[in-house]
Amino acid sequence: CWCSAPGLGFVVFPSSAELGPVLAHLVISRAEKAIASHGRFTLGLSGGSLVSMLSKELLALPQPDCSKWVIGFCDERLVSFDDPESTFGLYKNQLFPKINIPESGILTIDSSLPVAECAEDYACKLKQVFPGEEFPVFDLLLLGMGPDGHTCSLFPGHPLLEETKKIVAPISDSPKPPPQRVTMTFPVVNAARCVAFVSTGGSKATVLKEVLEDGKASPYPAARVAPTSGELFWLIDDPAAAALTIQVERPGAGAKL
Ligand SMILES: O=C1O[C@H](COP(=O)(O)O)[C@@H](O)[C@H](O)[C@H]1O
Repeated sequence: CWCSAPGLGFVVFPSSAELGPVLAHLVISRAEKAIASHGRFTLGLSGGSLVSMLSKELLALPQPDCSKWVIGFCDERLVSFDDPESTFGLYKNQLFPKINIPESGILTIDSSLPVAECAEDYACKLKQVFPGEEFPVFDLLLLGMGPDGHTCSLFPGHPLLEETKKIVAPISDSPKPPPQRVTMTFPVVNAARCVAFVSTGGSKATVLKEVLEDGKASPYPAARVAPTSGELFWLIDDPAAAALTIQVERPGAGAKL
């Protein structure tokens, strides 16, 4: 591994074209590791720009055996699955039917429920899949960060940032549409064995500098992601990294995490 600090990496690529394959290899390598150690791979997906990049890059690799994969959503918008804002809907169009993951391995929200019940129902689904764990421990969570520093559906200044008990929370006043969503909380995010942020594009540059260089002193939700005992990677492209002054890794072609 070319990372200087084991388990923590700020990794910068010229563009999404170089970042994408490394992301896909990270997913496959953590899947192999998880299945070898405890018989299944639990993966939490985010929406936004991640969907098309991850779908394209995973499908470009030799087909993994996904029969032991369990996929959840780090956050989800409360809209029907055929709405273009539905994160599950997007993965259903772009990825899921093309990999051999059983339908029972995909943990979706019930979008017909009111938002508070939807969050409870989704929390119950997670608890069934992670019995006996106070907070589910995912093998890998893939996160995005908005230009306002939000991650999952945890927005700057929102009371949900302080949630310590629930594993999934409802939000009905999301500043980014659609307003009704459900989201994993920080205790779940920070319990994961590995968290990887994917952050691309110049609109993220200013906030990314504050998140990575000021850490917890920064007001941005993304800065609160610090897995208790897991790995944390930031996969960034050059436009997003433009303002950074900290030391970053710039891997060559074919690098793997
Ligand atoms: O609304 C959302 O935004 C974030 C960030 O999306 P991006 O397009 O700026 O990468 C995403 O991670 C989250 O899942 C989504 O609901």
